[in-house]
Amino acid sequence: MTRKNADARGPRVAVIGAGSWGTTFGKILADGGAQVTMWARRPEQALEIAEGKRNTKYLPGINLPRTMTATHELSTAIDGADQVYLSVPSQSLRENLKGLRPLLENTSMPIVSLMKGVERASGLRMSQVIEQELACDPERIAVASGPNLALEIAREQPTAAVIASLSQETAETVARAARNSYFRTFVNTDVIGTEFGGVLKNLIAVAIGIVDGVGYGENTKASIITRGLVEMTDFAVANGAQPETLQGLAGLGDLIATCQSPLSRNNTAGRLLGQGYSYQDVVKQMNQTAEGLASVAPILQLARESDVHMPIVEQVKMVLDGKMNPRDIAPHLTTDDDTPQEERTNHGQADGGGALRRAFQRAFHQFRNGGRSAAGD
Ligand SMILES: NC(=O)C1=CN([C@@H]2O[C@H](COP(=O)(O)OP(=O)(O)OC[C@H]3O[C@@H](n4cnc5c(N)ncnc54)[C@H](OP(=O)(O)O)[C@@H]3O)[C@@H](O)[C@H]2O)C=CC1
Ligand SMILES: O=C(CO)COP(=O)(O)O
Repeated sequence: MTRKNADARGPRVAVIGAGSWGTTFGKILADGGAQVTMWARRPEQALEIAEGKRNTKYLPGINLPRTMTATHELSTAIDGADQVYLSVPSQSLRENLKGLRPLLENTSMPIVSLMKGVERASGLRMSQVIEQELACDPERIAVASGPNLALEIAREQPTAAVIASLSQETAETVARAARNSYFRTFVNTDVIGTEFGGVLKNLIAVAIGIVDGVGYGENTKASIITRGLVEMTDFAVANGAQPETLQGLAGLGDLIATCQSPLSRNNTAGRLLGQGYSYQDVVKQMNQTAEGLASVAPILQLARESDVHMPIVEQVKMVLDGKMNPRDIAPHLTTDDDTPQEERTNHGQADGGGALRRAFQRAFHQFRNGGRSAAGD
């Protein structure tokens, strides 16, 4: 069911996953001149995109570019592609990569993750799962992140994002394809920070949803967002990120967008929890992917392993487990310690450089272990 991308002149790209973000990213690429083929797992959805230029389930009211085409066959999507973008729910990435592996063998094209989750069973970031399953050069892998609520971008509202890759060249190649008049991409080489920014802001957005659902106001939310950014930065740096990445689009930028918007599925899931629905009820009610729900447990496991305190995320977990009344989430914003704490916002300085020191220690141990770390980097 492939149609010709007659008017497009740019690179040929395959986008795997035709939900709200995959389809929106396909539109970004097509509007930037790329020849886009979407892969949807349901034939009827591929047909609707290819023939009707619509994706009514995920992007109601949006007309897709006429150059965009779609298929439900992976081999057709990948055939002739110069770049491939992955946008399936994080927990399904590994199984999807098994189908892609033979099609990507003997190619050198960039592989781009659009996803914002970690694998529940392993705690691995999506770029790590890609590297493992495809056994490919990590310099081919890029990740895209930032304040990118799909429906706003599909409506062509001006937005910025960041593309990260260990290879500056790969990041720039992808950024050149993924930009147009309403979508601006920056580049960096901090894959860890860029990915963790996207994962961690989801968890803080669930917390914000919870306090919204309970009915608390702006002070509570601003407090959680501010302390949440410190928590995100501590965690990400302890796991190998550059602190400045968390101050950028993939950290603070995405945190603001996701915590503020009713379009956010993580925020929505939190709101339902705050209104008293159980975790099981929330999962039943969500008909789109809320990555934060599956990421809480593996992130807390990694936090324990890297000696990072995440009181807000801990509380989200307790609400999810039915062990904390959502109304109690706010008074425990930092810790139960009675001793007043210094407010520390600049990472690793006011605490005597504790987290930074731990990061150096880990780097030292990694060096001694021949480059291996617990997180598999
Ligand atoms: N939406 C957004 O604003 C943004 C989302 N992201 C990230 O993008 C990723 C994808 O999310 P998003 O597009 O929003 O999710 P959606 O819920 O909108 O869509 C999910 C898509 O994945 C498909 N799918 C579900 N299960 C599987 C599976 N087992 N194998 C293959 N395909 C499957 C669905 O197909 P079907 O319809 O057949 O069920 C659907 O096409 C997530 O990691 C998310 O965090 C990042 C930035 C912005
Ligand atoms: O990542 C997003 C915005 O940048 C989308 O957030 P949600 O997955 O919560 O909808």
